[in-house]
Amino acid sequence: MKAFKESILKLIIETSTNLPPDVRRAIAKARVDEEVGTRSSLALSTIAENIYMAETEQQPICQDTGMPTFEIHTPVGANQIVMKQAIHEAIAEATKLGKLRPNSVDSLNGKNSGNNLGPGTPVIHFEQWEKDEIEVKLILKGGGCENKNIQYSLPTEFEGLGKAGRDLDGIRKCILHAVFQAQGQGCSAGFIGVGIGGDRTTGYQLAKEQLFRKADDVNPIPELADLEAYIMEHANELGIGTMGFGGKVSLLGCKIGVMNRLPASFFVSVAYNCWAFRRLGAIIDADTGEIKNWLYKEDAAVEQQSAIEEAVKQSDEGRVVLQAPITEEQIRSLRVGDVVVINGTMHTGRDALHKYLMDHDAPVDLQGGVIYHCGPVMLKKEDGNWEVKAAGPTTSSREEPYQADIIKKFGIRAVIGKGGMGPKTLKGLAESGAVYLNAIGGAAQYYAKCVKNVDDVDFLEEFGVPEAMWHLQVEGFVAIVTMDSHGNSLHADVLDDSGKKLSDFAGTVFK
Ligand SMILES: O=C(O)C[C@H](O)C(=O)O
Ligand code: SF4
Repeated sequence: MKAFKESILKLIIETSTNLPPDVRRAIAKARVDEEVGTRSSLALSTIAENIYMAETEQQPICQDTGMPTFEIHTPVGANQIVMKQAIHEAIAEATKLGKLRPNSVDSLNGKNSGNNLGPGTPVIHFEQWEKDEIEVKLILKGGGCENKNIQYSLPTEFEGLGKAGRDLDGIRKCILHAVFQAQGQGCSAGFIGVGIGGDRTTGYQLAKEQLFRKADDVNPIPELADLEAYIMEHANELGIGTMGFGGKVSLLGCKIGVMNRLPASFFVSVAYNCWAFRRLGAIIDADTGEIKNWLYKEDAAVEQQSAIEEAVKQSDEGRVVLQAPITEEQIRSLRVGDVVVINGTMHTGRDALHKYLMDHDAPVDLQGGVIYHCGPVMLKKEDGNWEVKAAGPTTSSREEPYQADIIKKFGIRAVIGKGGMGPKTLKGLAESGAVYLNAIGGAAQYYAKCVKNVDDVDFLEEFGVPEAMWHLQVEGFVAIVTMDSHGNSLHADVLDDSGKKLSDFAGTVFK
């Protein structure tokens, strides 16, 4: 088993940087189905380019490398203690190499362990089997999509959809609602795993296990195969689109599993995974610890090169260039739907910083400035300077309680993130003369390339790498105005429209 740690390290790096063929196929199909020239198709092109960049440069597809979750089958009698130790070492090393972001945070004091190890991290499930080889499957599921998981208890009643009973049709309503409530915040278009039955814990476990199925397999249970097909067809009529920009593709895969339940309980648990569906596996020799073959890679990958060509072809025409610091006049001239290109300084800031800024001064002047909701992957170079390894946006809605006040207090003109913000921020944008820009979630390589220099960092010790305030020089950072300073919000519109469409599915389908 000498090579086991190296094999796990390879698996982690490959999972973080190279999407499997079935996922790529689903994204390639979405690009064909989505209307050319729309915001969603622009987002999909960026996503395809990002996938290509991550693979060729062996860097994380998304800056949130998620909760590493291992599902392992071992021969009877294999030493699981030794395996666990090797997995921990491989996780720490992958973090040091910048292939994983330090993602393990003490829930009481907010301290980041710095190496992805700590109580509860990583997640490792062992199971014995009769074979004499080891099977290791790994999923890296990010926090933004994890926040969009949802569990229903039947019977229930949904606004628009009506009553959902303890039957297949009730389950159908839960799943449609799960896609609706996620909107673009889990970096749609997404993949969902559904667990029917179990208790609150095993239901979610079953839902997550479904994510280990191939995106294009067929459910062996005929009723569930029908339900999966129905959901794939109709969830895509909700019009949520990529990143919640509105469009034809909202869901890339739906996998449903079932288990027994207690007479009193009927849970439908839904695990939502973003398009950056990082899931791989390997068969490992139990004597040597070497990888014998990869799982999920049996068929050829889809060529992503065309995305690059298309992105190069896209001209800058119609794009508004913003040089930070930005004036109020420039901001007031922007409208929802405008594509902007940002140059100059931007400051990262997310949960810890927003809370801090409410009752403290900022360490730098933020007048006319740009705040980027982002927790990057950073590596310190030998010369002491920092290098950005991955830097896509994080879900902005978490900052809703603070954002309007922070904009006003510091004179911020632009907030960049993903998934949109709520009515309080929309009002704040109008009052203060600021704008919300939606970057493409998960496009961490694409945006890392826009960073030309890391000027400085604040709160690194206190908040850890993802939550620190990084001061970045950027060039050519493309984002879309989705909330302007005139009271318009694309997110509110898409929520409204998709809510109306959801009501169209109230009638019984599965008797
Ligand atoms: O923590 C992050 O960087 C992002 C998170 O995965 C998100 O989707 O908001
Ligand atoms: S930022 Fe988006 S793509 Fe990345 S982990 Fe979060 S939900 Fe997934």
